Amino acid sequence: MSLVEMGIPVVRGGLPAVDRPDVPDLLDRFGRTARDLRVSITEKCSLRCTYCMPEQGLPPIPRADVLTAAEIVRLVVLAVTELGVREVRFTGGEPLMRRDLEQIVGGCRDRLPTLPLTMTSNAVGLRHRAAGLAAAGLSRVNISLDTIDPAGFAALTRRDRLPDALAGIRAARRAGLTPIKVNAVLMPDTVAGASDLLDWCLGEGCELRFIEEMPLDADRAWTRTSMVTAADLLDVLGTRFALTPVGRPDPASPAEFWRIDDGPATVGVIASVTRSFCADCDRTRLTADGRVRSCLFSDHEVDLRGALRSGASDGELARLWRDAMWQKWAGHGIDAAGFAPPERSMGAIGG
Ligand SMILES: Nc1nc2c(ncn2[C@@H]2O[C@H](COP(=O)(O)OP(=O)(O)OP(=O)(O)O)[C@@H](O)[C@H]2O)c(=O)[nH]1
Ligand SMILES: C[S@@+](CC[C@H](N)C(=O)[O-])C[C@H]1O[C@@H](n2cnc3c(N)ncnc32)[C@H](O)[C@@H]1O
Ligand code: SF4
Ligand code: SF4
Repeated sequence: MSLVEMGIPVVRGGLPAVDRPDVPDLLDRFGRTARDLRVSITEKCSLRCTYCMPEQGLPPIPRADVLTAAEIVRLVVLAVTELGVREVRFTGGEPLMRRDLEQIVGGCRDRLPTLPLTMTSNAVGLRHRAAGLAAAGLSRVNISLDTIDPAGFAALTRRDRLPDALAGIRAARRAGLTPIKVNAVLMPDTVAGASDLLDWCLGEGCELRFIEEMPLDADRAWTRTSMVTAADLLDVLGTRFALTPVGRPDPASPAEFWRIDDGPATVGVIASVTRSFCADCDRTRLTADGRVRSCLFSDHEVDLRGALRSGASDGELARLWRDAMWQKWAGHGIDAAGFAPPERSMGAIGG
């Protein structure tokens, strides 16, 4: 098995950053500024969604290579205070797989009292931790839920855990981790149940967003011709709901919205492939092993963990981070000739 198949990253060199303007923010060569930091805190997960993970899970990152809670807090504080980041999201893998998640959230909250601090999670196990996470300072959660059909859920995630996920969503609502956004990746086997999922989310007071599948699955099964598009979804939903387009409220937000029947409820679609939002991208990422990644699809990564553990100052870490973002690509290029997916899959990058 090659390194690529195992999901192990190969760090490649990038362009020199000599022409980068000397400003604090995270700029790139295409005029974008990153304000949204997504921190992957683990590669481990309680589910095995076919569009993301291999059946056996990702190869474990050696424990010593994973950023500690204190290191994550230091880098988050640096990003916000020195680099212009305005929102931080914990992701993975599954963030709930870390027992010290409350410590990570609390550490960030102590230092950054007004920062929007969010998490993207599959909600399995959230039932027991939602109140503690809210108390630690988490602002809200986005939950991945692709179907409310138990058999469909078990087939797609390779785990029979739908009741746990639904209990987690309800616990999050009780704990005030709201508004809760539900993310559903569009897949051929579940799209027929899209209206049932929308009904369920409307009843539970969750904001549903459907997402086009991107070629970031560890199994490399994605094809452009077999993926379910936003247009396919709207055909399915249109048989039960009257949908009126209301556009994209925030240009940096990936979701476009449709009003349902007479409103006020809406449904969102994140058409990452057929209506890419890369031109307005405001994301920067930190992987669980401490590398800055400027784009989901670019394998160029800059190792902050090594620098941090060698005693680098905040100023030196900030410079490395800015240099990394200066290398950011224009976009994912999925429809370009010669496109190749990145070496790490979504769960190993941090979605
Ligand atoms: N193309 C692209 N898609 C992304 C990126 N990050 C996340 N996504 C997709 O967007 C979906 C929603 O992401 P979330 O983690 O819920 O975050 P968000 O939509 O940015 O967050 P909100 O601020 O709550 O709207 C994910 O499930 C991914 O499929 C990215 O950098 N690029
Ligand atoms: C990688 S997961 C990590 C956080 C958490 N485990 C979860 O599922 O919410 C983050 C997001 O990436 C999305 N995702 C994973 N693989 C994807 C793919 N191939 N295309 C589009 N979105 C994907 C998931 O649906 C989820 O919303
Ligand atoms: S999408 Fe999230 S829950 Fe599903 S396998 Fe990937 S990391 Fe796990
Ligand atoms: S694919 Fe890259 S450039 Fe496009 S939105 Fe995602 S991270 Fe940003």
